[in-house]
Amino acid sequence: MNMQSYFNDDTRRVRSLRETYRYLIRSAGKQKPKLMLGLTLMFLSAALFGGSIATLYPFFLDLENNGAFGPYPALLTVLLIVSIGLRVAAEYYDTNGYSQRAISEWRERLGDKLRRISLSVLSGFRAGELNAVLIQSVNEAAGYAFSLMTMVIYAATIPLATAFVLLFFDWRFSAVILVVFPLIIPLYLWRRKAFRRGFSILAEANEKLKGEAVEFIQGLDVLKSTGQTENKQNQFKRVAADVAVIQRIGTKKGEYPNLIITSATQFGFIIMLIFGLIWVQTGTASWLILAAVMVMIARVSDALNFFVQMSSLLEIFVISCEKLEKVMKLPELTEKQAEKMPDNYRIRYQNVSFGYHEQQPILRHINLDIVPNTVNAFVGASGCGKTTLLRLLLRYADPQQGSVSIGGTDIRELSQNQLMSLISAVFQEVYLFQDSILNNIRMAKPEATDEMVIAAAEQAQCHQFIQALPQGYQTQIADIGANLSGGEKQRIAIARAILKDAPILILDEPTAALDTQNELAVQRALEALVKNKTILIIAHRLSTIANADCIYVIADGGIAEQGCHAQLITQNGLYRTFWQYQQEMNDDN
Ligand SMILES: Nc1ncnc2c1ncn2[C@@H]1O[C@H](COP(=O)(O)OP(=O)(O)OP(=O)(O)O)[C@@H](O)[C@H]1O
Repeated sequence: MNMQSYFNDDTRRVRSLRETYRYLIRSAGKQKPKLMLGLTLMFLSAALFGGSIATLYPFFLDLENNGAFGPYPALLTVLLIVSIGLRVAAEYYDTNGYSQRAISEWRERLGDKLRRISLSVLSGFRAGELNAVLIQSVNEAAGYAFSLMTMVIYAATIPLATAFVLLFFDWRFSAVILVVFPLIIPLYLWRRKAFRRGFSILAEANEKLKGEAVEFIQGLDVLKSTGQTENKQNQFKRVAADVAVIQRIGTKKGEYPNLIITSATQFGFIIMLIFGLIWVQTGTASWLILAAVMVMIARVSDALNFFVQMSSLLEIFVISCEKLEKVMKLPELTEKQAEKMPDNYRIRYQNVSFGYHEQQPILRHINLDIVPNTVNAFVGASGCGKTTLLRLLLRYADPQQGSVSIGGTDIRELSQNQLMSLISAVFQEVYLFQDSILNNIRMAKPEATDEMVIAAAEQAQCHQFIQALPQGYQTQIADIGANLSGGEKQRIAIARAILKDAPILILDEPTAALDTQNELAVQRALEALVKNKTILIIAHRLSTIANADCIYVIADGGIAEQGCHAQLITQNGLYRTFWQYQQEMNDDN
């Protein structure tokens, strides 16, 4: 929990406007052509709006000189209607769900990416960090892009278009707009820096708060039993109070620059008024014209003020895009597609060395030769690397040295699907998806019929307890998830493995956390599963693997001993010590 966030470095650098623009375009992904079309329509709408308000000048001039409305009210109305029409058309990007499509494409891309990242890389992330990227960052990046660009286009185009059209009638007013209003650009850039810093600090504090919250909730049982609830609660309160303080300071700090920039636009308004009054005084402009120009300036200021108020969203957007970019740049496991699948299931580890962090090897120079259709058990002290060793076969990560092969094919030559079709795994922790029980089992073999799923559940000793649930196999995990016992979840995992019927089976302490009754049921389920398969099993209780064809004792990153129970017990080694220790424990009980 004290790990540094993967994303925190480099989060305080303000991105240039060009980089920000590139993020905006990239965040639309495949929807980019639609986004560009929407933005072009928005630009035309803003230009026509700016132009239409500029026609107030000749309209008022006509009124003053000729005492008649002339053609300008009609022109103004037409331009306004077309501008509104274009804006409505441009909004199709959001209303037709293109930003939603961009969001879901990003999630797909990230999901695909995460699938290809090794576990050793993923373990560098803090709890909940990737979750936040998939949900919040994607929403902010792909969901905000169109609205943000619309805001920028309006703020830039309306003043320019107004000044441009005004140029044809009175260059002096046009010049004041072009000189005074761009002055907010340096102010805005100064404010961006403050915002960027503020948001980064807030994001870090929020992440810490999330981490504390997850730890507090997940660890509530332990905290209660150790009487530490109050301590942890106080720690949680302290972090929450820090976030509140940062938020308060951030709001306050953001308010001042906001006020200054908003005042700058008001200031522009006053400068225009002063110049206008001078020109009225000197007889080079009339009151009516001044009134028309002030109406225009009010509209121009509105667009700029809106931009100033909302531009902090641009920083949130950039921070989210940076997170997406970082995840997309993570190194991937190479993925190939073998032309021919292995025709036997002999598993070989050749000179395998691996560590989650390269400088801390967990396994060193491991050599294993596992004969098909045999039961192979892995034992050793907690943390010696048993799970890691078997995870290498699932390609949770690639070894830094050496190779793992099945039937003579290096597993790096197989695609993920090819490899997974050869292996089933049952771990101590069983994850059930928010779906029906039926589909939770079927996911092991999506094409399986209901009857096949039920047959697998029967063999896995699940059928009885599933039928007793309110909607039987259609019961949703969301409705009963917490009510399933560890043993019941294990049996669902075994049903999955039975249904999948892969030739290689990994069992990582499937009965370790179960009571005797559940253990017996799971043992019976396992008996149905293990026939005619190559089994790799991790077990703490040696009595459960005494019949294995080969037992490997892992210690100090290597295979310290190997052989069947009878052979190992005659050696005066680690296995014999473990065995005697467990026998004594059993006798004491
Ligand atoms: N995802 C990970 N990232 C970093 N280190 C890890 C990761 N998973 C395990 N480790 C570390 O690698 C070492 C070996 O862990 P592993 O789970 O393989 O041991 P084990 O023998 O299966 O332990 P146990 O019997 O307690 O389950 C431990 O020191 C563990 O802390």
